[in-house]
Amino acid sequence: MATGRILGAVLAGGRSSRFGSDKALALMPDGRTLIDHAMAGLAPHVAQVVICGRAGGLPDRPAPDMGPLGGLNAALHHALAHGFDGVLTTGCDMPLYPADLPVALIGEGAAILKDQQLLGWWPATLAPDLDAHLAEANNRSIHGWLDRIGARVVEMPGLVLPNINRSADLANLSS
Ligand SMILES: Nc1nc2c(ncn2[C@@H]2O[C@H](COP(=O)(O)OP(=O)(O)OP(=O)(O)O)[C@@H](O)[C@H]2O)c(=O)[nH]1
Repeated sequence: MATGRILGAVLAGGRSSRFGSDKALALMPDGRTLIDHAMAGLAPHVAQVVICGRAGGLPDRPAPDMGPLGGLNAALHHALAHGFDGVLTTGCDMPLYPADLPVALIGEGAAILKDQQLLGWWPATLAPDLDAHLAEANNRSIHGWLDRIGARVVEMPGLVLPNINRSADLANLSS
């Protein structure tokens, strides 16, 4: 699938409560922010990178504070409205994006990397399904959404990816 028809989305809302401050702006050992790393990881694989769920980016849909699915829904609607086939997602707390992941994920239906549900591929046509899912009470869980759409799970054995939830996770990267 051509890069020109793929949107990249960095899910970047939430409370960073375990980290203790806005983790998107936390500095990596090279002096760049986590969110800069997340954007740079997606950029070679997509035509445009959007940020979902923070000031200056796309507002979550249908409302803020619904968790990462609100950010994904904003990205899916942007994709649908602007002629993208689908969306590759990552989190602002995931500084590494595997270069061979898009080829493994992109296909007919949605797909995620095993144990990393925010590293996914989501066809734009899923937007109405996610609207419906989020309109149902207590349906913010990603597992429920993955079950609903029958997402494929891709395995990349031996791949270990940092996920920054606490300040110690960042400190471990430098050591
Ligand atoms: N757009 C959007 N992204 C979110 C939202 N909640 C979490 N995220 C993103 O999803 C990823 C995983 O978030 P978590 O670490 O589970 O949650 P968090 O609220 O950021 O952090 P904690 O408060 O420590 O749980 C991160 O990249 C977050 O920025 C949300 O409501 N909207």
